[in-house]
Amino acid sequence: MNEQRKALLTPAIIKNAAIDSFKKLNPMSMIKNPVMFVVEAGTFVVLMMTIFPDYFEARGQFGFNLTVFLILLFTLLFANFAEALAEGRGKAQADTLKKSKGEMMANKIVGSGIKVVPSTELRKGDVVVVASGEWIPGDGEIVEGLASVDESAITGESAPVIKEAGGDFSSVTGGTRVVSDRIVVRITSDPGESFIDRMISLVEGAKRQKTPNELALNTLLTSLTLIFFIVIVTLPPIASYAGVDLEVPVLIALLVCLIPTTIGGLLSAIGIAGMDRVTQFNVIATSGKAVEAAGDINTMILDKTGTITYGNRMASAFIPVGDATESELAGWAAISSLLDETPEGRSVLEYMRNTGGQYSAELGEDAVFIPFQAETRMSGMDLVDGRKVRKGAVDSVKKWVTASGGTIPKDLEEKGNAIASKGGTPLAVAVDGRVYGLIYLKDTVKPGMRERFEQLRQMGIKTIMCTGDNPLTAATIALEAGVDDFIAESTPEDKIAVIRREQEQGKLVAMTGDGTNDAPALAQADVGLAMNSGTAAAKEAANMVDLDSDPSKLIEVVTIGKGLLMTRGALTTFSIANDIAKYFAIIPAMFMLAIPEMGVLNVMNLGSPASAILSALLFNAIIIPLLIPLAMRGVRYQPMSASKLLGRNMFLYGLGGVIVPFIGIKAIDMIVQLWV
Ligand SMILES: Nc1ncnc2c1ncn2[C@@H]1O[C@H](COP(=O)(O)OP(=O)(O)OP(=O)(O)O)[C@@H](O)[C@H]1O
Ligand SMILES: [K+]
Ligand SMILES: [Mg+2]
Repeated sequence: MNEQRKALLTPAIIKNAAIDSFKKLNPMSMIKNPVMFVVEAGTFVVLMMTIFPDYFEARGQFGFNLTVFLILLFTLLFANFAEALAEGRGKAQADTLKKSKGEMMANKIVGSGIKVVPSTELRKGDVVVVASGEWIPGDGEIVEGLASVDESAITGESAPVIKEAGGDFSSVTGGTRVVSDRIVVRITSDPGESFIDRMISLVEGAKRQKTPNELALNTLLTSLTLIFFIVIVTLPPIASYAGVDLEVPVLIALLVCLIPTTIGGLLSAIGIAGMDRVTQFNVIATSGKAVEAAGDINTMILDKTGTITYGNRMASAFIPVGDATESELAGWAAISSLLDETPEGRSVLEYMRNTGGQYSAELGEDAVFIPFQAETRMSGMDLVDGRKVRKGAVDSVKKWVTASGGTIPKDLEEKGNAIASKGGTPLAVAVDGRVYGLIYLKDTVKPGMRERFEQLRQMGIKTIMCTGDNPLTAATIALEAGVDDFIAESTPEDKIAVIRREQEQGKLVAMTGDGTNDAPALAQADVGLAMNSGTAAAKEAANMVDLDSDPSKLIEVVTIGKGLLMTRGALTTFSIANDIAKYFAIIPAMFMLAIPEMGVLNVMNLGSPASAILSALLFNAIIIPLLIPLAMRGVRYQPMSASKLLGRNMFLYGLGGVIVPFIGIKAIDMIVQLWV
C-alpha cells in the first residue's frame, strides 16, 4: 500500500485520466467551473460554424474555424486531464483499500456464548473476540486484553503495534490483524461508517467540496470572465467603426485568450493534489479546508506525553517520604494500581514484578476501583475495610490528604521536585490521611524535537506545550524540547481555553492529541491532528488522522498546506499576467491592417492577424499541460517570512507570466506562419 502511494503516476492512471478527460466534457460537470464552461460554450459555437458554414455565411473561413475549434477542444481536454490525473491517484488508493476491506467473519459474544457472524452484520455496541491470526472485523475499542496488531493494511507500516485496553492505545481499526494474544473489542461503528469506509470516500474525492479559499478565487475568476465577455461583446461595433470586420470565431478565440483559463483549468487539480500530498505522508485529512488552514497556522498546541516525549511513562523507582519505608510505599502503590489499566498503572505492577516486590493482593479483593480521570488526576481503590488508597499528581494527592485531615510530610515537596526537575512525573501515594511516598514515572523527550521546533519558529509558528503534568516537569521538558511556551496542570477545559484565546486574537490554531480528554480541543482547533493509535473519540473529533501516529508530522502538514496556498497563488498570478501579455500580442496584430498606426504597438511583429490569433490560442492551450507537473507537485515551500515570500513569488510568477507568453507566442507564430 505504501509503495503504491509513493508511486507517482502509473500508465494505468494516465490512461484512465485520458479517458476521463472526454467524459468530463459533459456540460453538466463542466458548469462547476465557470471559466472552462465559457470555453466549452465557445467551442460549441465554433464547431457549429465549422460544420454548417453556409448557415453562418462562413464558407471562406472553414480552415481557420476548424483550427480554432480543435485548439479550443484541446484546451478543454487538457484542463480535464489535469483534474482527472489528480483524482486518479486517489482512486487507485481507494481500490487497494477496498481490497483490504473484503468481508470477514466475526466472533460475536451473544449471551454467554460466541456466535460467528459476517462482519457486515456487526453494529455499534456489539462485542467480539479476536484471537491471534484473526482479522479485526470492525472499528472498536479494546475492552479487555492486550495484543500486537498488524496495521499495515491501513498504515503501510509492517511492524506490529501494541494495543491494549484502557488508556490512549485502546482503539483498533477494522481490516487490521491481530498477530499475537487475544482481545475483546466493543465495536464503535456501524457498517459503511468505519474508518476504512471513510478513507475510501475521502481518497476517491467523493465528498470533496470546494474550500472557502477556492470559492473566493472562483468568484474572482468568474468576475474576470464576465468583464472580458463584456469587453469582447462591445468590440465589434468599435472595430467596424475603424473599418475592421471581426468574425465570431475570432472573438471567441480572443475571449478564451483573455479569460483566466490557465488557473481555471488547473484550480481543481491543485486542490486535489494538495490533499493527495497529505495522504502520501500517511495523514488522512477529512477536508481540503483543514489542509488549507494548516498552511496559515500561527499557533501549534502539542501535548507533552506521547507527543514531545515517547509517552510510555514507566514506574522506575519508589521514593518513600516521612517515616514510611520503601516496601510499605511499594505495597500501597501496587494496591492502588491493581485495576488501573492505564500504561502508568500497569507499569507500577510490572516494576513490582521485575524487582520482586511484595504486596498483599488480597487487600484489593472486592474493593471499589477509582479509575484515573484527567480532572481528579488520581486513581485508586476504596478497600472493603474502609481504607481509601490513592495515587496521583502530587498536588491533587496533597489536597485530598489535607481534606481528609492528614498532614503532609515535609520532604514530599522536595522529593517530588527532584523527580520533576529531571523531567519525570512524580505520583504521590497515600492511604487516607497519610502520604507514603512517590512513584517516579520516567519518560524521555523524542530525539530531534529541538530542530523541529526551530523549523516551526522560522515559519513564524508559535508552539505551546499543554500538559496535565506538574509545572516543574512541564518546565523541564519544555526547556529540553525547545517549545516557546507551556501550560502545566491543564485540564481538557484549559486546552480548549488556550485554543479559544489564540483564536480570539485572530490566529489559526493547530493541535495534536490522542486521548479522549484531547477530543474537545481537537474539535475546537482549526487543524486537529489525531493519532491513529489514539482513542476513537479523538479520531472522530479531529479533522486529520496520522496513520503513523507521529505528532511531529503536523510540521509536514503545515508545509504542505503552505505549499498548496502558494501554488494556487503563484499560478493565479501567472495566469492573469499571461492574459495581459496575450492582449498585447493579439490586439495590435488584429487592427494593424486597418489602422497602420497600431503597428507601433505590434512589438512582437507577428505575421498576420490570423497567425497572431492562432498562436496566442495555441499557447493558451499548451501552457495548461506544461503546468500540470507544477500543479501536482506544488510550489516548494522554504521557511521564510511571508512578505519576503510574497515578493519573491510576485517577481517570479508575475514577471514570468508576462515574459513567457511573448516568447512562446512569437515562437509558435513563426511556425504557424509557415502554413497560414
Ligand atoms: N493512572 C494514573 N493514576 C493516577 N494519576 C495519574 C495516572 N496517570 C496520570 N496521572 C497523573 O495525572 C496527570 C495528568 O495526566 P494526563 O495523562 O491527563 O495528562 P495530559 O493532560 O494528557 O497531558 P500530557 O499527556 O501532555 O502529559 C499526570 O501528570 C499524573 O500526575
Ligand atoms: K486565457
Ligand atoms: Mg495524555
